[in-house]
Amino acid sequence: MNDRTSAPPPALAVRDVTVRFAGLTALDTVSFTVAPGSVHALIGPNGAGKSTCFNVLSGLCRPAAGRVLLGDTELTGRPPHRIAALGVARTFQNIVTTAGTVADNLMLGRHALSRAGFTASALGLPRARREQREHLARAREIAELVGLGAHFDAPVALLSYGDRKRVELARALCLEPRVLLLDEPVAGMNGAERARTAEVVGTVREQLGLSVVLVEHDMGLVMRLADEVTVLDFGRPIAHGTPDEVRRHPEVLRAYLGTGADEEDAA
Ligand SMILES: Nc1ncnc2c1ncn2[C@@H]1O[C@H](COP(=O)(O)OP(=O)(O)OP(=O)(O)O)[C@@H](O)[C@H]1O
Repeated sequence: MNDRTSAPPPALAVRDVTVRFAGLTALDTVSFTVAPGSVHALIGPNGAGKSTCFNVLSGLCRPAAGRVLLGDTELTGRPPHRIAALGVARTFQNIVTTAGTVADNLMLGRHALSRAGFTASALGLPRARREQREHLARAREIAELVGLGAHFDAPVALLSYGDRKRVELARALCLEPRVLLLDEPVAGMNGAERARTAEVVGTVREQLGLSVVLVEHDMGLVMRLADEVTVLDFGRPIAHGTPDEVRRHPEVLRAYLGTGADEEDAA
């Protein structure tokens, strides 16, 4: 069912990306590379341009200049569904749905991979039924991977906040991405839920061998999960490096002064 090869994902390269909103430069010639199979965190104070960068990577925002490449494949300017189909899936900061069961939400993620087509599915043709069964089985595996196996048939509205955020993660994984963009995966969670999600992200990365781009304000989580960190401030990259390197970087300390860059608030 997983159509992707088991080879490592291609590098995701952001090259000199600039985004302007009516005179405000939200991203100013930003470049960084997400190494195959790594967790790359994008951090910075409020308004630094992290969400804008995610929106460029996922196709919601077209840059005024610069390029985004997945291996040799140009992603710049492609619509979000094409970028998702090429292997870059994202989660959203705010939970997007409380409708349906966990299975329903995960099957929405599988829809993009469906080959049988709408008519064949609607007519219940054997090939379409078989494909549907295979998608459901894979969706269940993914639910189990993120710790939602026991809730597979439960309505999302009845789940805890942390579990609902993990439904969003599992939905993105159902696209079989090679690069997963996680937008504040632990926002609003309590300490136990944060620790659980950190563990799940580690498991997912290890077992599925994908690259992860993480935007997160929780520095404890970033320090724990990231292999590499890019720090943005006012739309400009001010530091790159390992978590240990960036936490001691004078520019980073200055940008975060008073906002607790050294906080280790994840469990
Ligand atoms: N659609 C838009 N129109 C105008 N300005 C925007 C738009 N989106 C973002 N901005 C501005 O661009 C800058 C970068 O915003 P962005 O949301 O990318 O920052 P961020 O680092 O994600 O912030 P936060 O941590 O608060 O989510 C900010 O000054 C913001 O006000």
